[in-house]
Amino acid sequence: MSNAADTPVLSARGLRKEYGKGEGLVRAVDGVDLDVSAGETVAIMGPSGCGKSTLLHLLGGLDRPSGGEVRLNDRRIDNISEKALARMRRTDVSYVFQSFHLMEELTAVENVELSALLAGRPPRAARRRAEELLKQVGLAGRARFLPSALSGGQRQRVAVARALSNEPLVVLADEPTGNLDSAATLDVLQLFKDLRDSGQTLIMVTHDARIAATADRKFSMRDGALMDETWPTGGTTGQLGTLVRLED
Ligand SMILES: Nc1ncnc2c1ncn2[C@@H]1O[C@H](COP(=O)(O)OP(=O)(O)OP(=O)(O)O)[C@@H](O)[C@H]1O
Repeated sequence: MSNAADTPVLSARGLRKEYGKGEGLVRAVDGVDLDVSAGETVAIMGPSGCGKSTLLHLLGGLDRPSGGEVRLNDRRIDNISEKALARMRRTDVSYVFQSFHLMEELTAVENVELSALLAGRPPRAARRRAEELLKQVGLAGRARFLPSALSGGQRQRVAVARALSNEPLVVLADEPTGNLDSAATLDVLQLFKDLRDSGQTLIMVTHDARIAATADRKFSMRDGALMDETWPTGGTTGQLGTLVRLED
């Protein structure tokens, strides 16, 4: 599946994002070109403030660029209507954030099924998929727990299950282990290896070299520009549904 000749699932051309003006102008993303193929996992590393989160937001349609193009499955998403963008965010891309962003008043299984429901799945199918995904991330026994009753690592595993529940084209992860202790980091690290092996297209921003090492390709970012450090590689991809079970 990781084939440079494929039409990329996600691509960017001349992507720019500027904040402020005059002497206060910040070029957060400064002319990024990127092609990500189906099944590829990509890691972006770089110093604080170099533009990693801004780039991820532009790639996932959470923010609009100042210039350049973003294409998802060969369709421009940088200039589409707010309504089309909102639909695309519900169905085609998913996010895993450093601070989890779970709904605190919903149980683990409700958090996971919600994004499947928003993507248009019927309620029973959404619940079935949510339960299956929680099992795959090793949290079958915690499905009815509120996030406040889960550890940081367990919350992030719920967030990863949620990110998969709408079967997105691309998962975008922003510092997925940034808030975790080392034991929880190892659990989430295993989960990201499983994601890679399952053939899920994934772009992650991380300071953690161990997480970056799970990716097929690594980029480093400096002052808004992206440098490919590992091209070409042979990515390991497989079939969806092969997530290895973690212990509860
Ligand atoms: N809303 C905003 N308004 C003004 N400047 C911003 C805004 N968002 C980001 N920036 C600036 O853009 C640059 C890139 O920020 P970004 O958050 O993308 O960096 P980062 O590489 O993700 O940093 P970190 O690793 O610390 O999270 C920084 O100089 C930041 O101050």
